[in-house]
Amino acid sequence: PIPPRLGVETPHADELSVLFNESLDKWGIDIFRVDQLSNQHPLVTVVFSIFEKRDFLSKFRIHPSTLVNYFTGIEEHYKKDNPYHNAVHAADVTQSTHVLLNAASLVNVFSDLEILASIFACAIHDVNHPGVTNQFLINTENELAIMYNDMSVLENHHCAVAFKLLQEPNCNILKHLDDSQRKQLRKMVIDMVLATDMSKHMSLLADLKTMVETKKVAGGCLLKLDNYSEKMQIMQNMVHCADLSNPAKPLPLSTQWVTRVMEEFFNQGDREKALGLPVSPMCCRETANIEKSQVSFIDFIVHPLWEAWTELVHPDAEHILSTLEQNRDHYSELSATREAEEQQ
Ligand SMILES: COc1ccc(/C=N/OC[C@H](O)CN2C[C@@H](C)O[C@@H](C)C2)cc1OC1CCCC1
Ligand SMILES: [Mg+2]
Ligand SMILES: [Zn+2]
Repeated sequence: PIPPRLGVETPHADELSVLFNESLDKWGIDIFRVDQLSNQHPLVTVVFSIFEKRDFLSKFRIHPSTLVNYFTGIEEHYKKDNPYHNAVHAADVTQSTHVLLNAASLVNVFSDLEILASIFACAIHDVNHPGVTNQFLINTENELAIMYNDMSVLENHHCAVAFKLLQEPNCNILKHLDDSQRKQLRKMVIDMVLATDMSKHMSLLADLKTMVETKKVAGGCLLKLDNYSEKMQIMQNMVHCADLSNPAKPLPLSTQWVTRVMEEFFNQGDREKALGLPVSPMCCRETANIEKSQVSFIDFIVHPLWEAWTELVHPDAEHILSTLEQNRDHYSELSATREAEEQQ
């Protein structure tokens, strides 16, 4: 059976293909609308459309139904009742990276295999996420923390689940890659997914800034990447940028992500309270200051990262950085008004 156009059965196929024709390559596509129009299969349809647009089905000899089978399996392993870490987030990060890869200064930097690895890594990067943080799994001695010895517990799990699913019948999208390509792709995907562990953020960013500085000083073309490690640093930061891109999206999208992530954090806080554990930062629904938390998240984590990325791919990400700065000021003003109201 040939799979449906766009990879999913939906009564809104025409509307969805119009949306993709207009915005699949654009920063700020309404991914929540993609979720609705795709009959709640946002990941399958985003991956299918990106693979078609990049001609990956023929380049890597992937049968359409194998692609649909595998990413339907992946999508089913994203927990639907996670407010944040669900298949819509995976689709969002995947489509965001697809856009970042199209930056003029990144043209001809990555091979097809490296691009395939990046898109694949995004699609699977949070698969089977339990809706709680690494710290929670460690504190509760969850079987996953025992399995992975408290080291990047979630990120190791996401990788393992994704590669195990490849072995299901009619799911091996890598079947027609040669052994060397498959080994390279597996290593690149693991390197990128493990780098989405937030505890790696500071070192990842420090290395990116060093590379940008040394490349600039050398006067050479910023993106002449000499070896695997330099190229992988760029790919890791690209996926990490996409993973932390919510505050850099148009405000109507960004606010929906804030609501979702706070609900997930508050659910964790409720569970910590019930277990008599200390409640994690920003996870207490009684005391959290949502706008203030977003301002510090942007000031200390998201803006420094996007500033470095914007310099690396100058001038292709300027509009993203300015959206981030506008959104930051919006949350800051909101937080000030809320504080003033609370004073009265
Ligand atoms: C749209 O807003 C967000 C979008 C993504 C994320 C992703 N966070 O990292 C995922 C992991 O859970 C790691 N965190 C656990 C948390 C308890 O501590 C963090 C320092 C690390 C956070 C967002 O806002 C957050 C920060 C400020 C208000 C809530
Ligand atoms: Mg993650
Ligand atoms: Zn993520």
